[in-house]
Amino acid sequence: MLFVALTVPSEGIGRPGREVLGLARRLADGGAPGPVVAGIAGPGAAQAAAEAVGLGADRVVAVTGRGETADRTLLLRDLLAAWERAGGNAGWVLVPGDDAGRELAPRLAFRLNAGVVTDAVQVAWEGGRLETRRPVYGGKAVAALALQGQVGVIQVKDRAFDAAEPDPARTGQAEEIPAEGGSPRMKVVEQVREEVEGIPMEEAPVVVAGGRGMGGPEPFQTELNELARILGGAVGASLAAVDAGWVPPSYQVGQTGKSVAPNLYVAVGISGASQHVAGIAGAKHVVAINKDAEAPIFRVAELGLVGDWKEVLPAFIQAVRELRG
Ligand SMILES: Cc1cc2nc3c(=O)[nH]c(=O)nc-3n(C[C@H](O)[C@H](O)[C@H](O)COP(=O)(O)OP(=O)(O)OC[C@H]3O[C@@H](n4cnc5c(N)ncnc54)[C@H](O)[C@@H]3O)c2cc1C
Repeated sequence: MLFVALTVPSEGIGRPGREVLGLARRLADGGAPGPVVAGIAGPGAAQAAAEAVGLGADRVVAVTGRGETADRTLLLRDLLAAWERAGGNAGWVLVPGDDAGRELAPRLAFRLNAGVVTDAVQVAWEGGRLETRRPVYGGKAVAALALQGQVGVIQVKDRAFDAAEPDPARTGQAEEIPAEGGSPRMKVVEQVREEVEGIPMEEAPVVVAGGRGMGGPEPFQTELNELARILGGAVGASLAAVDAGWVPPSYQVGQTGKSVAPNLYVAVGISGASQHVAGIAGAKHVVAINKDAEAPIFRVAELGLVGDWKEVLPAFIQAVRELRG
């Protein structure tokens, strides 16, 4: 069994959930022992059951009636109940790379007495077992790990896998079981939503990011912003630019910032430290502008421009403007 452990808010299954459902479906279609069972907890569980079938689940166990709760211990309890209901004595538990998934994966592994791989960027069915890969040493190396035993937990890295597309023609079996017991030991006292102008960086098809080489906050407001605007994208930054106070922390891309997977990532004045590059593993195309021909960013860039951004970027922006009409 490939058991996809989801906690679903009232808005429905989000991108991280669709990514892990897509992965589970591809694994099952590629020979991994199925079925794909979605165990769903959270306030959106009942409504998400049909959605999960359309996204690739053969069977759904939705634990309903818990309502809104910030207490992940209760959600953990619900996911374990869904696992039991699904017959859970053997199989792989696949967990999304969102906040809840990152917290719940090791806790699920502990409760199931299973091994756990976190931040998996590759999962494949090979030689009768699930082979996984995850970045280690801040993205400087990749570890290959295979889980031993009857049960294993794999939490996937956010944006490392293609999200499942809904197929209304898919059929599957869905059942609901009531959430049992427990009173919340945590409550949300305040929620602060970040205000974003334009497209959020994580959703943008193009990210134009600047680093320490920009030399100050102004180019983020002018050149980088303008290039992002023409390309229909968003502006990002390295930690060095954030630490310098040139842009807010929400702009940070990398290991301790955001992971992005745009079609195009333009890195300007960014050296390409492994911790930065860890956040753009999912980018389809990388273009780098840097005055140092030896900068490590050129190792990951498909197209590299060696030069001072002050000379290169205005011409680059002009050329893009002309191409875009
Ligand atoms: C635990 C840990 C976590 C980290 N997490 C992150 C993270 O999430 N994200 C992140 O970004 N970093 C992270 N870092 C920091 C990371 O190691 C680097 O220090 C940082 O990414 C460097 O930022 P930078 O490339 O902007 O600056 P630098 O490394 O200083 O590079 C600046 C680049 O700009 C070029 N340049 C200078 N002037 C110009 C010019 N006029 N025109 C063109 N190019 C020019 C230079 O040649 C140089 O390559 C982390 C570090 C640690 C230890």
